[in-house]
Amino acid sequence: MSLVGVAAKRIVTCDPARITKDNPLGTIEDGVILYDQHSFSWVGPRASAGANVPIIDHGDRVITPGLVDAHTHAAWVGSRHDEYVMRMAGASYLDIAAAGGGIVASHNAVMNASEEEIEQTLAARLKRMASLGVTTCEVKSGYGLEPEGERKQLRAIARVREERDLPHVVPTFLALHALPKSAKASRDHYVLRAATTLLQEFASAKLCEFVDAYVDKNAFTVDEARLVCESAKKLGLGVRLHVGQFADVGGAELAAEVGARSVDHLENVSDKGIAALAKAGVSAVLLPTASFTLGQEPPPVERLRAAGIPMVVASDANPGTAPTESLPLAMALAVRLYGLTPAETILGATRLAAASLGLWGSVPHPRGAIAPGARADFVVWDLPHENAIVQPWGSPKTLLVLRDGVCIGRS
Ligand SMILES: N=CN[C@@H](CCC(=O)O)C(=O)O
Repeated sequence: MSLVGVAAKRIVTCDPARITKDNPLGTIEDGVILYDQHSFSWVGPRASAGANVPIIDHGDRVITPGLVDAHTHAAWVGSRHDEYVMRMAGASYLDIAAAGGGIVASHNAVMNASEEEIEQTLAARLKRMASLGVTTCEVKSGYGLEPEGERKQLRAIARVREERDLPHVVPTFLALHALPKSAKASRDHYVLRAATTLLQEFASAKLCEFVDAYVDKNAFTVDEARLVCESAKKLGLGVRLHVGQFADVGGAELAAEVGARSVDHLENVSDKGIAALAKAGVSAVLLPTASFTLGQEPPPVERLRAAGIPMVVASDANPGTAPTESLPLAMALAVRLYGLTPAETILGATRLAAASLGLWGSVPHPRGAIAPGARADFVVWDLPHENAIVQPWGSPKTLLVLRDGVCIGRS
C-alpha cells in the first residue's frame, strides 16, 4: 500500500507518548503525518519528514484524530418532536412516558419499520456524523425491546458495520432499556430471557461487542442488571451501563463490581460510587446534550476529575433526550455547561472514548490517536486551532474526514 502524507500548522496527536503538562494533547507544530489505506506510519515535525512521499499541505489548519462517539442510540427511526414541545410546556420525562412517548414511542417506530429501513436510516445518519468528524461510533439497540425488535435493530447495525465508507461501528445490545407492555406482568422472565437466551444468541451471531442496561429509578434495578452483566462477562462481551441519569440507585458500585468499561450519564452518583469507579478503572461517559435537553444539573465533574476517572464525552444521539447527531455539539456543551477544559473534551471524544470501547491499549491497530501503527482515522478541520472545535458552531467545519486512510466525509 502506498504512503501519502499531509501537513498542517497544528497536528493534535492525543498520543500519550507525546503528552506533557505543557502540551496536554501532544500537539506537533508544523507537523506531517504519513499514512496508507490502513494506518499511520510516521508522525512528526515537517523538518524531520523524508522527502520521497507526496505531501498535501493544509496550511494554517489543525488536524486531530477522528472523533469517537462512545454512546449513541443512532439506530432509531421516526421523530419525537411532539414530545419536545410537551417537554418545553413543562412535561417531565415520566409525564411523557405516561403519555406513550419516550422510549416506548421509538419502540413502536422500530417495530413498524423493516430491517432495511433501519439500516438505511442508520447509514444516512452515520454519513452525516462522518461529515461532523466522527470516524468511530458506538451504536446501541434498545428500542426493539421485544426479541424480534432487538434482533432487527442489531442485524441492521451489523449490515451498516460492513460499509467501509462510514464510521467504524461498535455494536451494543442494550438488553434492559424499558419494559414493553407485553412484559408488564412477567418482569422477571423478561430480564432472565435478556440475560440468557437473547444474550447468547446475539453473542454467538457476533451481533454485539458490548451489553448495556439502564440502571435507574423507574428503569431497572442493580440486581436485574447484574444478571445481564454476569452473563455478558461469561460470553466475553464488554459491559457499559446507563447509571444515575435521574437517581443514584447503586449503578456505579455495580459497574465497578462487574468490571464495566463505562458508566454513562452519571448526573447522580455518591462519593462511594466514585471511589469504586476509580478503583476499578471504569470510564465515565458524559452526555451533556441529554442533561441540557432535560434541564438537569451537570454530573460532579470536579469529583470525577479529582478521583482520576477518565472522562469521555459522547453525543447520546437519540430522538428524545438528545435529539442530535452532533458529537461536536456535545463537546461544546461539555466545555460550556460541564466545565471540562477544551483539552479534556478533545481527549474525551478521541482516545479516551476509544479506550472505553476497547479500541485503545493493547490491541493490534488502535484507534483514537495519531500515532505510528494506529488506524489512520483523522480529521482536517477548516479551523486554525483545536480550541475552535469546542465552540458552538452549529455547522460542520471539517475539510476532510478519513477512516482507515480513506475519505468518508467532508462538510
Ligand atoms: N436513559 C435512557 N436512554 C436514553 C434515552 C432514550 C430515549 O429517550 O429515547 C438516554 O441515554 O438518554
